[in-house]
Amino acid sequence: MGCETKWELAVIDMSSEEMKAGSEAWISGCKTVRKAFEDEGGFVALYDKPGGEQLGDSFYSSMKQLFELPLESKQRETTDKPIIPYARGHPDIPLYETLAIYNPISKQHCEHYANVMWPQGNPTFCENVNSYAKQLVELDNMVKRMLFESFGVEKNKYEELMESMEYVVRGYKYRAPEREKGEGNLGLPPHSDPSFITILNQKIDGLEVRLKNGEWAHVSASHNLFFVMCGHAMKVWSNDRLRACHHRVFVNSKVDRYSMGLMTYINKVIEPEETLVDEEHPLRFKPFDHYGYLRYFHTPEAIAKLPRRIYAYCGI
Ligand SMILES: O=C(O)CCC(=O)C(=O)O
Ligand SMILES: [Fe+2]
Repeated sequence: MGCETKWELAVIDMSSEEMKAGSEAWISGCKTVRKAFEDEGGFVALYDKPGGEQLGDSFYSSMKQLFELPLESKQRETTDKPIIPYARGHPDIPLYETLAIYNPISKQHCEHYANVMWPQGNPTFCENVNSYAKQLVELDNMVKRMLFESFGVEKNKYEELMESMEYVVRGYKYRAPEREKGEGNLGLPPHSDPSFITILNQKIDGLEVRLKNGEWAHVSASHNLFFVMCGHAMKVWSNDRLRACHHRVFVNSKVDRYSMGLMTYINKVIEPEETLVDEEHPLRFKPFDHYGYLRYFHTPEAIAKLPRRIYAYCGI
């Protein structure tokens, strides 16, 4: 399934020594990030931090332990935020299972989550999730800063918006399809995310991204490769100048596929950035309540509006 296209997506070395704010590499990185978000809605970040491979391995071993818990545990309530905390068994996507941890950069929130799942607690789980999420949030913050800079938006506006950012880390498990029973290998159909930004990593490949020309590009799996993509909230912030990335997942392997995502949501009502509204780009969206949008996102009314949910929710 899929296509043979490789590396048609922009690849940016985000962990290189030269990638410091204001440097030549940074300035050229800002342009590449913006162009990638305008064209495909995302890019591949090479992010190779010391100890990163070990952090990734520990994170995935904790995720595996979490998915192995009984269904009754995984279905317990862990947050009152309108994120889907646990999902599996949808008839259209029988291979897919996901669990979400709200605010993983807080040790306290990780502990709360672990205590709900394991009444005796699980300090190793907390440490693994917390450390990995913190490293990814550094990458996330760099990308956001580069995007703001690429549009020449003032630093204080970036800082103000960053204060309202909330993070969710998601683990995914896709069981291998039962091919002998004729089961297909679609993990997740084409979609774009309701987040501000999503950063994905794959333990096993299967992620494909739709290019501007309509073809699908594979994204390779590695501990140091992260696919960074624009979600609906960033599309709104940019006044429709950036594209929410279309992506899908196949399970090509004979083993279960694990992947993870770090998503950001904005805990306040935002409006399109005023400097991105002009004669050529008239205002495209009304004030946008991100958590309100998440509540709306899976309603039958919203599903009926696919693939234009965001315009149905707050378009002008
Ligand atoms: O499993 C993956 O690699 C991607 C998951 C995804 O796109 C999503 O849940 O929105
Ligand atoms: Fe997605």
